[in-house]
Amino acid sequence: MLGKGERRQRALDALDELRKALRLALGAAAARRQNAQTTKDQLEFEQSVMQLGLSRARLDPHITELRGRPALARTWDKVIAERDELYRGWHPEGPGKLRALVAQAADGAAGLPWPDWLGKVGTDAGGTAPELWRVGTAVVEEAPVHDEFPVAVPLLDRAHLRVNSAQDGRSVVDSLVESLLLRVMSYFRPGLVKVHLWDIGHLTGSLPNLQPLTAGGLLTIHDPTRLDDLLADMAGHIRRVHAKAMREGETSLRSVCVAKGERVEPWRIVVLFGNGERLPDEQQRELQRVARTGIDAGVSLICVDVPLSANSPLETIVFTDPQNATTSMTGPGVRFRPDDAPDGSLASRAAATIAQDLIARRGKPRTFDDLLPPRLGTHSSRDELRAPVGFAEGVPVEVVLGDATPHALIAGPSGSGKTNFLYAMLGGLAARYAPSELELYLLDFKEGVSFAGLAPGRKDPSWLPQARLVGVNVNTDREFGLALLRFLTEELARRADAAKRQEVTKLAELREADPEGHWPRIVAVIDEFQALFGGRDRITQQATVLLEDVARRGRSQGIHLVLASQDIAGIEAFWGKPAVFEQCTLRIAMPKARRVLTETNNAAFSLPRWHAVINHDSGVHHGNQVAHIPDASAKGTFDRLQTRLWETWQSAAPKLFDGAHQPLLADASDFDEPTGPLLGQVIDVGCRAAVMDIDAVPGRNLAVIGTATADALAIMESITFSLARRHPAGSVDFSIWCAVPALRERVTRLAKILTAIGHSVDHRTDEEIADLVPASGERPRYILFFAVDSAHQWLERKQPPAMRSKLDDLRALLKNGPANHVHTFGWWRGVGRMKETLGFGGVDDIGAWVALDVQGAELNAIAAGQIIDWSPRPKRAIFFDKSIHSSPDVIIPFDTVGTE
Ligand SMILES: Nc1ncnc2c1ncn2[C@@H]1O[C@H](COP(=O)(O)OP(=O)(O)OP(=O)(O)O)[C@@H](O)[C@H]1O
Repeated sequence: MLGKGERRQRALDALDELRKALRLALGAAAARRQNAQTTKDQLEFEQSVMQLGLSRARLDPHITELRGRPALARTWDKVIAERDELYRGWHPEGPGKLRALVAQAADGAAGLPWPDWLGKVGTDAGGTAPELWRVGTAVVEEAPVHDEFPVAVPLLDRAHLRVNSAQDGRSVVDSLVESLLLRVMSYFRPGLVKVHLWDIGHLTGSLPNLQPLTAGGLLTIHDPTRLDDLLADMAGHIRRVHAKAMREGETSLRSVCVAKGERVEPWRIVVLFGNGERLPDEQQRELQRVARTGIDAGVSLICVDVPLSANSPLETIVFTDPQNATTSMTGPGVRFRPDDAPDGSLASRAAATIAQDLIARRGKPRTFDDLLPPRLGTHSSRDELRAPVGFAEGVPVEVVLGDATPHALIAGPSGSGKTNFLYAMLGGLAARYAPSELELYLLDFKEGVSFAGLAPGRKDPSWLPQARLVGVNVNTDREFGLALLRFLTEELARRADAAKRQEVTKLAELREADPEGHWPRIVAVIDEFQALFGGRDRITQQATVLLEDVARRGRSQGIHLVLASQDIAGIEAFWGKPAVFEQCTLRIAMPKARRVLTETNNAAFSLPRWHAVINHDSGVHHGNQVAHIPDASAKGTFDRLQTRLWETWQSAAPKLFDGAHQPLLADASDFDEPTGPLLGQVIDVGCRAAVMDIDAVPGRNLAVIGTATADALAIMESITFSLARRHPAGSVDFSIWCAVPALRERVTRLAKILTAIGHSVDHRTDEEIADLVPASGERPRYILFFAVDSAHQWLERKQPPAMRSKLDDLRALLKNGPANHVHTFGWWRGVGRMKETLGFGGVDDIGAWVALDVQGAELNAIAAGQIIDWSPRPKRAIFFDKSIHSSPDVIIPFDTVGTE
């Protein structure tokens, strides 16, 4: 067996020999020129003969006339004699050598006559492609002995082909192209070669016998008016293939495939039928670019009557009449005839057989499980995150979050499959990257619980190990989105600091410099993120600034945003400040998505159901990859993967924030060992409780303000239960005062619980309340004073002789108590009523407050000069502690049921 290199060399040598012989024969006149300086006529004559070629010169009337002159007749005879001499030297060996060469370089369907292979399905895996593909036969014109030899052209991975038809000779060219394509398609296992067909004159009708190939996606027919799109698709494809080859450490797709022994990415043959005229400038440039870069990416062009210059390997076949042509393979003076093509019905049946084989072998449609790797969690996120999300004709289509595409924007109308897409993507990523490589923060502003299953639930105790935070039903709690962004900017700062210390700039370098550190990539998914910008308020303002910051700096620190929305167009905040939009270079368009791709890129409109356009080039056309997204929401898909992952990796459960439910006090982690009174859960990434500081310093009293009784009671009870838990029974005293009959039952129950625990309780429901307690005692005392304003009737009574009211005593208690560990937690049903109780200057003794259904403007007076921006909403409150806050925290009162 000859080595591939050797075989190729022999092929080249034999071709060279043929070319040399012909050149010499035809160029004999040139050789004679030096010796024939004597007559200018002879020189010109020889030149003319050389330019025309012998056979044409013989028919040329002017040459014939010149040959009548004796001097030139001698020159003519000499040219013929020299040519004959040289040809005789080549003839006995040459044709035979060429036959052997073609037999070797074009094996099987690449070179044999069609009856030997047509209708059979190829089996070659495509590690390498034949060097040559037979197209016809040739004879040397004017040769003394007419010896035919086969002509074959290089194509896949080697060259492009240009064919120029003769007038009225299109059908011959069509047959030639059709036969060539059939050879290629029949050589390999179906699916390894894809043909794109564009005909300037027709939408359908060209190469009719190959139409059955469209069924398997092996042939794509392009709109005659959309050559731009086809060229852009190819340019995008070439770029992606180059990037893929580079990742494998190779320079061309061919070397990747040779190394693997199989074709990892189908060849593309782009067949363009033109009308002989140059394409418009822009298209011509794009075509030349595809020609220049395509070969290494497995893209070959067959240009029929489309001018194309040779800036890359290019062979030509130029028809001089409908049957005869010259070719760049054989040079001038050699007449080429295309092989006879098979009968149309045979060709079309063969095409159908190839397509059916592919369809049969693809088997069932690809599913969610096909997105998963054979082994879980083996990938490193050092340089990027990469996972398939769908399939294009059975071939996986990936998304990449990395330096070039740090963030993603996903758009599609309701029901178009955005959430499903997110699940497909999260599944692909979670199956590849272990929790030490990837952390997920998932937020859904939609009403509903789309991500809830990723956190442990009542029905399914499993969770997604990579998930750190799951936020559902956040539609009314925009602060939670803000909190997530704030958390991400803090993490950014932490990473930037660490990078600075290590004197590096990127996550990949940081991981190298600090191999022991925990530096996973973070992906924050925000579904319906436009809700963040849902008002002309402080939250929108802050969200815009934070989102911009994360988008800009996240790239180098491995923090990636995945933003999904029904309507990108509607996000006003974007249009003034395009930074976020521009940083999202990965664009995903679901069917009928608007604005997410560039304005001239309409791919989303014609997208079938359950498909998406995946575009890593900011939405420009050449970045389009259309993929079918498998169902990742049905039972047995993502949920099953989650269980597997959960069983594989030990990881803490993600925090779950569910805006539709009040968190249970008993479940709050801060309730295990309270450090002070718990007021509610802060709307924050940590899902921590708001805990008030109760040092023995002045002002450490708390006011709960508002008429929302259930919420007020919940807060007062949370305070009581957490304090009761904080201190051993008997080490503190409680005062539980409530003068409102309607609340008596509930408050009495609270007192009873405290007593049952073993605490001493001073429980009062009537005018005894006015007797108050001393501002200091043996043990710390917590006074829970419900509806203070309702006790005013008794507090305001003035006592003779000093005529001092109990209200004055209460003010003194608030003023002096805290320094002696006597703290009051009072509930007032309005700001005005509270001020009445406190009197002039008394507000200072209330160091912290929780406001319920009270407008922000009313609270400014008690907020140490801060402007409070708060519109009340059910089951939410704000907590402001003058000693620590510059703006209040939004909190959710705990559900205290079952706490006892
Ligand atoms: N690729 C798919 N294959 C099969 N079914 C799908 C696919 N994508 C989505 N579906 C189904 O379509 C329905 C809507 O999908 P999904 O919830 O993902 O849409 P959406 O764009 O997020 O809509 P919305 O914004 O209204 O929630 C779901 O019932 C889902 O199971």
